[in-house]
Amino acid sequence: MLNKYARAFFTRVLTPFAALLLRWGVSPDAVTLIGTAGSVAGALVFFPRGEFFWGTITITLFIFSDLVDGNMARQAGRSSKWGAFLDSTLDRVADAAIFGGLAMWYAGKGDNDLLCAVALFCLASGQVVSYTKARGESLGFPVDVSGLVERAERLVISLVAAGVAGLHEFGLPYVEWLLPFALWVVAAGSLVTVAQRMLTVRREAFELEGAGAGVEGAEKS
Ligand SMILES: CCCCCCCC/C=C\CCCCCCCC(=O)OC[C@H](COP(=O)(O)OP(=O)(O)OC[C@H]1O[C@@H](n2ccc(N)nc2=O)[C@H](O)[C@@H]1O)OC(=O)CCCCCCC/C=C\CCCCCCCC
Ligand SMILES: O=P([O-])([O-])O[C@@H]1[C@@H](O)[C@H](O)[C@@H](O)[C@H](O)[C@@H]1O
Ligand SMILES: [Mg+2]
Ligand SMILES: [Mg+2]
Repeated sequence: MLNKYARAFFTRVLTPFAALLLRWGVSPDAVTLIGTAGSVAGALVFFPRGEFFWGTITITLFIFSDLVDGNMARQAGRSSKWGAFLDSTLDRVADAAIFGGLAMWYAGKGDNDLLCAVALFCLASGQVVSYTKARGESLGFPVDVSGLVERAERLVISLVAAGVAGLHEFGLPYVEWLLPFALWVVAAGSLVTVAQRMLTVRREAFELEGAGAGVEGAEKS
């Protein structure tokens, strides 16, 4: 949903910044790499210590690189399959660090086995959501579905909740529950999304096979 409705807005806002980086000679790949490194560092330095506010601010500053890298590539006419591969692969790394960092907090000082498991479920299910699309497309199916909770939703729900819950460190009362609530929402939403995508690929596979197209060649990939 965000990918559909918010992307145009962020493209407009970020285009001048992306153009400036290109003028400075920065490459889209460098932005992808630095953005991932910053997001991973923010998640793994701050979240395991329960410093959700500063973790969220750091991650937010770097994670927008994921919108800037593609913008730069398109402006420069340098969109490439390598760039698409690098972008998607490093998205998985950043996501693992974010939910892994939250799981580390609950496994340690946060001392809550159930929420640790929910955070790990968010990590794993988010990766499976992405895999369903990547594998379906590699087999030649359109995978014509986004689903309930795409990456942008997973991140916005989790980061807004973590950032506001983090204000508890500064004395704001009644906000700590937001993070656990968001983790449950992301976990449930990701599960639904996996099911939506699997059912879509199943339908597309039956339609293609019914039409005699088959996927024999693609199965080897
Ligand atoms: C301190 C600052 C606070 C700021 C607060 C701001 C609040 C913001 C609120 C909401 C944010 C909403 C974000 C919406 C995202 C829009 C939807 C979207 O586009 O999602 C997908 C994208 C990027 O996807 P992708 O990487 O696939 O697209 P690209 O455009 O990059 O194109 C890919 C193609 O480009 C080519 N290519 C790429 C790279 C490369 N090296 N070479 C290439 O050739 C190639 O062809 C590729 O195929 O974005 C995301 O998924 C990121 C989502 C960002 C989510 C932001 C989360 C932050 C939200 C809230 C933080 C709140 C902090 C609250 C603090 C509380 C304090 C009280
Ligand atoms: O499938 P999903 O994880 O919700 O969202 C995906 C991103 O995580 C991936 O990195 C990107 O390349 C895809 O175009 C898609 O946006
Ligand atoms: Mg990107
Ligand atoms: Mg990306």
